[in-house]
Amino acid sequence: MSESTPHDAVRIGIVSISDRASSGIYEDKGLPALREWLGKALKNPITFEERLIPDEQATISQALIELVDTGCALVLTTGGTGPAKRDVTPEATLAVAHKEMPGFGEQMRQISLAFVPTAILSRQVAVIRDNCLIINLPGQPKAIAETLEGAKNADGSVRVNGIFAAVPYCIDLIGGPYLETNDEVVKGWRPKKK
Ligand SMILES: Nc1ncnc2c1ncn2[C@@H]1O[C@H](COP(=O)(O)OP(=O)(O)OP(=O)(O)O)[C@@H](O)[C@H]1O
Ligand SMILES: Nc1nc2c(c(=O)[nH]1)N[C@H]1C(S)=C(S)[C@@H](COP(=O)(O)O)O[C@H]1N2
Repeated sequence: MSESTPHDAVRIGIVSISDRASSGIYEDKGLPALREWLGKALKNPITFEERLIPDEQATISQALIELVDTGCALVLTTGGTGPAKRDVTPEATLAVAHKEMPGFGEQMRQISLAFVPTAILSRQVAVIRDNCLIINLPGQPKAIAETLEGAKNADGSVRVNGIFAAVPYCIDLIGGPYLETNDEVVKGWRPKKK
């Protein structure tokens, strides 16, 4: 680590999965929301690898494999986690998994209940493939900040922890770069060294 770059560089894959946004029927708001939130939450310099793709299982799995192979330490997807026929993001993600990380999905559904009663309709999963953590987020663009950051009280104190609090330490454990968060957005948590 040099003095001019005090934080590790990180490559992050962001994947927006939407039939309508990928075919131009509506403007994609997923990739901009992911870029914006990660840019303010992390102190690390980020290189984004972006994909805007339809809800096709093989296309999604292929995109995830490519992003892992290009050296992404983290891949976030948005969209396609619900119960509708075309929603296949969790299946595509599990198909490329080396390990499942069920705690992320469990916590995201808990967090989302603080925002919408339909939170339980998201089948979102998180997995490890090689040295990369892949996490599904729901497709509503506002769900990106909600699940990553959690819910705050009016005075700014944390009501429900966002899942991103656990991401830096998870990436430590799989041999990735040392991620540092801007604590006013989300506070990454690591156990004290013994
Ligand atoms: N990439 C996106 N950009 C903007 N809005 C989105 C995007 N993805 C989803 N949304 C919004 O969130 C809603 C729920 O997302 P979901 O992933 O279930 O999409 P969908 O209804 O299956 O349709 P599509 O795949 O064509 O976006 C959408 O109906 C749309 O209003
Ligand atoms: N935080 C948050 N989670 C949410 C939502 C939301 O608006 N905010 N929408 C819910 C709804 S309405 C659905 S159908 C599921 C699945 O959404 P997806 O198919 O867009 O991924 O996510 C749920 N989880």
